[in-house]
Amino acid sequence: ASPTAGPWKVKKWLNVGKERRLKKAIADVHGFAMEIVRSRRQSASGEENRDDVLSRFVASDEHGDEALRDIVLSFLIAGRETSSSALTWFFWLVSSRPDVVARIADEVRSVRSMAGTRPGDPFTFDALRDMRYLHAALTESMRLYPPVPIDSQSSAADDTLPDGTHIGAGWNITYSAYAMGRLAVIWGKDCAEFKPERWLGDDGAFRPESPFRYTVFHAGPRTCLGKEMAYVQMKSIAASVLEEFAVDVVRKNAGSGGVPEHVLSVTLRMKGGLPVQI
Ligand code: HEM
Repeated sequence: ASPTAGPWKVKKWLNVGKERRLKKAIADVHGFAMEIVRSRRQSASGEENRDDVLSRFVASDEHGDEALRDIVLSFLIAGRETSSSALTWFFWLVSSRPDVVARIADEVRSVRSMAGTRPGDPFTFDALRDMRYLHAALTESMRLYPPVPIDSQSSAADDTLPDGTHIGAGWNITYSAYAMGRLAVIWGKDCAEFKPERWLGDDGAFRPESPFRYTVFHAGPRTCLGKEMAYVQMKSIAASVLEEFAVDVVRKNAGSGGVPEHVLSVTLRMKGGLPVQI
């Protein structure tokens, strides 16, 4: 319901209809997150020594239960659908690019042999850092299919953008990472092509782009706090899967122009998910 036009206030006051359902939904979500916090507190006070982000927050002893609950929620909301959206589109894109899959598998093999680990072993941070082609392929895939395709902010005070555009206090500003990722003025004539190489220098090193041009993780003071963690997760998963399995997309050309139908929510999802055969 529109927050500006009416009857919701009455419903909220009477606790009926959608407002009642919203209240219940918020309580369910809070309860779910609070359960996670309680179980970590228990493990922290017991023998069990868990080394995860939440356990570290608990151990720091600087946050009450409600603050921890909200940290859990922001990590789940900000970190889960985003990385999974990115991986879905990545696996779909590479399913028609055996050359890219082969290069990733080669890179993972060479990183394994340098580190002296075997398929199935976890990757160290150093090993993941050395996967520069995979880093480029994921970055390129998110350029075309950004997990947060549209993002909005509101201006706390009057402001002027670098190009002179006036922004008034309280205005809502929306930008589209999806549209920006497909602009020829930023990426060149081949902007519609999936080309991991565009991110690599002649020496094979990853060449980052300004976050104000590549806006997938937002830019400026409110930029994504989980970006590095997201790459660690996505690279571990993509590398582990592609080093050991062949992934066949079942309905490769479903949707218009051979591209799966987009589902737009806060994140960019794929209609029906991505059925694959392993
Ligand atoms: C591919 C994966 C990800 C993408 C594309 C992504 C993208 C974004 C974007 C666009 C924003 C700005 C949203 C806004 O305007 O408020 C954001 C904020 C944020 N992200 Fe991520 N994110 C990803 C993964 C993660 C992960 C794994 C975590 C944490 C575990 C995380 C934590 C956060 C947090 C805490 C913020 C809020 C920062 C602030 O407002 O100061 N993100 N992310």
